Amino acid sequence: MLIVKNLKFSYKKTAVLKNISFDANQGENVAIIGESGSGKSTLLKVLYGEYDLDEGHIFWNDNEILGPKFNLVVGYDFMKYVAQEFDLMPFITVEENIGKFLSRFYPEEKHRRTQELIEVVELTEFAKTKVKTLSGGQKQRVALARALAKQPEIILLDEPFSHIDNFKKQSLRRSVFKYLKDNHITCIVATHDKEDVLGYADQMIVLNNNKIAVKDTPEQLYKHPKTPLVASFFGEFNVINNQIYYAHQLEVVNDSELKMTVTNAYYKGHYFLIEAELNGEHMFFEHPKSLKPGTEICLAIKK
Ligand SMILES: Nc1ncnc2c1ncn2[C@@H]1O[C@H](COP(=O)(O)OP(=O)(O)OP(=O)(O)O)[C@@H](O)[C@H]1O
Repeated sequence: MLIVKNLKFSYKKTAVLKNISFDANQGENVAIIGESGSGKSTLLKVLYGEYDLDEGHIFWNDNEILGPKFNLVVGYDFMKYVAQEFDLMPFITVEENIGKFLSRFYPEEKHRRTQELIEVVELTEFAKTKVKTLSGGQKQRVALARALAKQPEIILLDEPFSHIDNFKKQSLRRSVFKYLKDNHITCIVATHDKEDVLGYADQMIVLNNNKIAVKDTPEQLYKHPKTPLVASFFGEFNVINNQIYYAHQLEVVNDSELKMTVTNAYYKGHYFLIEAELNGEHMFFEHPKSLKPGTEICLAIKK
């Protein structure tokens, strides 16, 4: 179990992280979200033991995670960290990179394990390719597989699918998160992408102003977003009478007090996102058809 108690950290004088406390059970998936600069990457690095804390403690079971003041070599065997920049060995192949840290004394096991991980990150056809010739997204997948090679108990992932194209992203995400769950590996993932969270995370932590703004299951935070920051992570939203409503919760009706003028319509596949205006205030709602700018409409909250 990961226990983070009252963590405070600053690079220089001002704190980047304050009062951070949370737990994660073995096998749990915890998503860290927040705006750019809110401290997500810093939190992962601090959890990894890359920096010394100003205050607080981090434990993985009975081990306290300590920074460079206390450890000559950063990191622990039970924990792996996949950064946004991945430092791979460019002149050897994908499978050699992944197998690099596996024991040479058990060649069959090493081969089996390497192949298994290559399949998890869907790189089978590139197994014999030198890493230097791979695309950014392919390198990111090698870095993920390499971090999993020695079966960590906990893995810290910083934007793990940010370089992966949309064609691959969905299946890769399912494959990696399923592998982590099946193997009871605790996963702390920093992300901007709600698709990395919904359907996978057991807990979601929202960082804002150097602190944890909220912490709950993705379902609770999606259904009851208490702040615009949380709602904006999930999609377009509106604030009506101090309540937050997503675009799909509004509909066009024949008559209502919410009379607006359409300003834009955006094609979204199975619906259009319509932007409408009233006295300079903009609202967004989903509609099955496009609406012409200038169309007068009445909106209501769906029952
Ligand atoms: N090595 C560093 N030295 C000093 N300040 C830093 C360093 N790294 C990050 N910061 C600052 O710490 C704050 C948090 O940065 P961090 O990279 O953790 O944010 P983030 O939420 O991961 O952002 P992003 O989503 O853009 O990756 C920012 O204000 C950043 O400028």
